[in-house]
Amino acid sequence: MDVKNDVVVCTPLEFESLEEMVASMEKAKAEGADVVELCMASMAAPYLSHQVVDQLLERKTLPAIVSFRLKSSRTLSKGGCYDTCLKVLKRALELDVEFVEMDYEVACEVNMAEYLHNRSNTRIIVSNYVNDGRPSVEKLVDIIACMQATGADVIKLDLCVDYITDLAPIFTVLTHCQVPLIAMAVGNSGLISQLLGPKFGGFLVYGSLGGKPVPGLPSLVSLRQVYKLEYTNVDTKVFGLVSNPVAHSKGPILYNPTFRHMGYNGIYVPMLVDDIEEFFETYSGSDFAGFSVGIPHKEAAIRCCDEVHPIAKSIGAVNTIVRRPMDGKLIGYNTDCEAAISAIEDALTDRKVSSKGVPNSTSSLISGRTFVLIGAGGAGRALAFGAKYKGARIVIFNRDYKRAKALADEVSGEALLYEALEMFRPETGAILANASAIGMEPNSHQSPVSKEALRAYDLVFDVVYTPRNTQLLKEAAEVGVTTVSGVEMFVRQALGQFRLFTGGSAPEDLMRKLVMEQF
Ligand SMILES: O=C1C[C@@](O)(C(=O)O)C[C@@H](O)[C@@H]1O
Repeated sequence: MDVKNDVVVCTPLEFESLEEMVASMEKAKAEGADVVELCMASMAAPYLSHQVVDQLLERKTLPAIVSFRLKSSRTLSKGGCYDTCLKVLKRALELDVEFVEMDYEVACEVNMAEYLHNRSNTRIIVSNYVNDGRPSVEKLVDIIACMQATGADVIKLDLCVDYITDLAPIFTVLTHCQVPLIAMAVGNSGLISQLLGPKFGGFLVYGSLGGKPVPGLPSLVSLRQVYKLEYTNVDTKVFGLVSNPVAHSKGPILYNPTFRHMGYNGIYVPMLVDDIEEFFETYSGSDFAGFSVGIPHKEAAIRCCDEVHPIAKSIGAVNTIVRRPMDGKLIGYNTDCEAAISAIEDALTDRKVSSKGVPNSTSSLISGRTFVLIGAGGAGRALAFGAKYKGARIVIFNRDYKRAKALADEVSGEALLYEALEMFRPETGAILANASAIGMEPNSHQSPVSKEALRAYDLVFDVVYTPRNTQLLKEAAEVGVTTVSGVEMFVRQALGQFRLFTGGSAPEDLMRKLVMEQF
């Protein structure tokens, strides 16, 4: 795990002027790029001259790829574009730049033998845009073979994927390809093509420059500071959060440094998943070792497991899935329930409130209280069953009343119409728990209930942890109600999850610190 691989991180620079290109090269270096791709087709027509290529390469501070993608030029006509492309690439070759990148169609038309003959150290990348949903392994192998026949030193596949499952053939091809291969999948579902690239043998990893996010590309800073791909190798176990949305999660900043701290060879990545069953059918290999399960998949994930822990089974939702090394079976757990309930109990204990009807010190401080729950999805189920087990009386509000009623029946509670939430006034000592996504970034100004209604509660808890201090919690604190943040639940569920993922202990102080630093 200490041995670093030689992963090369590249950032594509698309700017119109020479000045911007030069300034962004400096920025790329500062953010940790090893190589910059000078996307010449993005430059305005007046800059597409010999002189500008000369100046760019003279002033560069990192190894560079000079590329010219015919389709990217906004300023040149088709014919003019082709001629300019050849001129720019030839000049870059004469100047002995590290890499020249040309489209496959260009590589087929030019006299490649001449290009190859005239270069001294430059390596030639031939790239091809593949845009047909989910290409099969066979199709990709054929495309690569044709591209290789051009004499390319490096092959680059630019892919446009709709779903994370579309990436699976790319990983297979990366693993088996004999030529240096770059796979770049654009679009939000493409992210893991970069993050797992080095594990599967990709030649380059692309990252985006700060302030210029590109869908599907991790930022340079996250590659260097969070994922540290230089420590991944073929044996690295892949863990990830299966969720939609997924970008809000603090999982990557928590797990990746913790894996390294513990000397565990693992990487944790966001996995934007739409169809969870298809996801688990597709990523069924032993490399994919464990998963956090987020919204909206916690209930459906049960169906994907071969075995489910009894607590998760009774809750009817899992937030953790581990692939058992022995037989590859998927085992589901729920670490949300214990995390949320213990966070609420500890807050009540800290406040030294003796709740209504608490018989003695061994019983839970939740016992005997009314537990008002908003949301009847996966997280809501964990809270409902946890609170019920601790002896609370459960009242459930959910936009879809039928779901509220079904869950209420399972925990011998009561379901009320969502519209009644605002006017609902529980008896003294009640706990309000939001298990819906209301108030989550980017909708952080929203709250499920008004400040006025919050006065009726003794404690308010929110599963939403981005932002840490949700509108609901802010307003509860303003009217003097005790609050418990979803951050506390997030940390606790992750501690349980980390133990299940690694089979070892979880460094609580470090994990808390990593999460708290983010807020
Ligand atoms: O609900 C959550 C939060 C989470 O989805 C996240 O990282 O945001 C991770 C899940 O394990 C957990 O149950």
